[in-house]
Amino acid sequence: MSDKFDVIVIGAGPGGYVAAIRAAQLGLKTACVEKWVDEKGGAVLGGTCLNVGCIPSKALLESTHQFHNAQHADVHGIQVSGDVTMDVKAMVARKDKIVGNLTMGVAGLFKANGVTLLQGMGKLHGGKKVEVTAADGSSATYEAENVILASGSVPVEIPPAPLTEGLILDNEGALNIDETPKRLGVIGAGVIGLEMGSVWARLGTEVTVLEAMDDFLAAADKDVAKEAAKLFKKQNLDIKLGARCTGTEVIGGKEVKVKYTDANGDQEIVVDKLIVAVGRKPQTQGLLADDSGVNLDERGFIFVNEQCQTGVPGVYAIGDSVRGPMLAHKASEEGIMVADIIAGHHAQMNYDVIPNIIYTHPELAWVGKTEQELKAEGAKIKVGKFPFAANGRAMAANETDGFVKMIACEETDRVLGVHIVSGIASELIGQAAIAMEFCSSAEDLQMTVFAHPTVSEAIHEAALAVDGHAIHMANRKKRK
Ligand SMILES: NC(=O)c1ccc[n+]([C@@H]2O[C@H](COP(=O)([O-])OP(=O)(O)OC[C@H]3O[C@@H](n4cnc5c(N)ncnc54)[C@H](O)[C@@H]3O)[C@@H](O)[C@H]2O)c1
Repeated sequence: MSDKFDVIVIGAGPGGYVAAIRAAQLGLKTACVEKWVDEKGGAVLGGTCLNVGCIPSKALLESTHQFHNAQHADVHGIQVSGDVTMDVKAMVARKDKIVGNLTMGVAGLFKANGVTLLQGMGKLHGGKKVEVTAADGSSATYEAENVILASGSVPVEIPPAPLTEGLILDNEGALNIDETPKRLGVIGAGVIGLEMGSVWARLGTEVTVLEAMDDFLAAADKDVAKEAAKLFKKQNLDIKLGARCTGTEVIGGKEVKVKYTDANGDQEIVVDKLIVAVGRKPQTQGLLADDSGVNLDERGFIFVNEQCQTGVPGVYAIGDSVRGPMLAHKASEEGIMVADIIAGHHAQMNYDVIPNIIYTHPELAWVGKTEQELKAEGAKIKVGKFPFAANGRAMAANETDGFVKMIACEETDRVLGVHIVSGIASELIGQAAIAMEFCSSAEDLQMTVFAHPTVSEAIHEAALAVDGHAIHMANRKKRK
């Protein structure tokens, strides 16, 4: 194998593998370095997202949602004789099969596109040389015209709750719990905490979530956070705000005492499993040799500009290891942008229109700015909100919780943010993202024909409501 490439990508997660495929499609001789190996020594492709993140968590969320629906099928007149039961081991095995198929799929795509896979830990040296050290310690050095660093992130660990096999778990361990715990503790009411808490609450586990901040879902629009808090309470997710974990103690090797402080002083709970989900940090350990020339910022992220260029010409960084939201789709889009730039195309990414989704039920999704952010900026805005309780298709689907909230500029009518709580918010938000990418006004959406009966009509109605013209509800606003 020749040791010179046009592009070497370090990391085969959703940032790295997408960048490698795009670069190869554009005719560039491309290699992708991945250190993750399975128990047989085979390369594990797809990174956190495919293996221990987005995909496996969605498999568990889907299985437990189906279980919940089966338990409540009587709303449709369906009678289930006997108890509906869940075989947790079968659920976990199904999840593993989906993950296996997808990671094999990435290997197939590398082959089909002519991407060379280099197995081992990649380290960038000066002169765009990449040293790859295999699991057996052997190493080889390759040269590239361009290097894309896509090393991802790792979970933050906190001293009061050190990971303990089978008891105190990070996101990876949380995905492999193979029997329903009676009591589950979760530290952090963020994305992972809420998603994994939902999985087990649906199976009957008593779930307590400890959140250090006083505000619930501080990054979300306040209307979304308020609605979500109300609905999660009904789902037996006990979310304690202003509750900071101060220590843990494993009792008898089978349960965990979790100590925390809140407004009332020192507290404790005892749980069978504890999931720590307090955020992630960039993974850069061992990635950069002293002479690489690449700098980190004050928070440990690889320092890049808007086009993901580091300070070294021809060296780029993308995904969780650089500034911006830690989201797979953001990483993939950065990968495509960088591959295009390397191939000499004009490319840029719109960081203002990146959808955020929390896959609870209902799902919480938003794109653009919140009402609070816009007001803090002094923007003049108009807001339209439409509830699913007034949408016929949502009623037919027994999915009447939630709403669509649209925010537009008072002066230009441009849509600035869309916030959705819905059983299928993750799918609906794509419509808002497309509209915003094309700089849509609320009027553009008002004049668009939405099919009836669909849940999407709530987007149309929210756009109409921006000007007090919603049809299927009484408008609070004065019509112009
Ligand atoms: N659906 C998705 O898009 C998805 C799913 C999973 C993960 N992710 C990404 O993975 C990353 C990690 O997710 P996450 O849920 O771990 O992080 P997060 O940042 O979403 O939430 C962590 C929460 O933990 C709280 N916290 C921190 N220290 C605490 C302490 N000592 N005691 C109690 N609470 C504490 C924080 O205030 C915060 O609310 C996020 O960046 C997220 O975007 C995304």
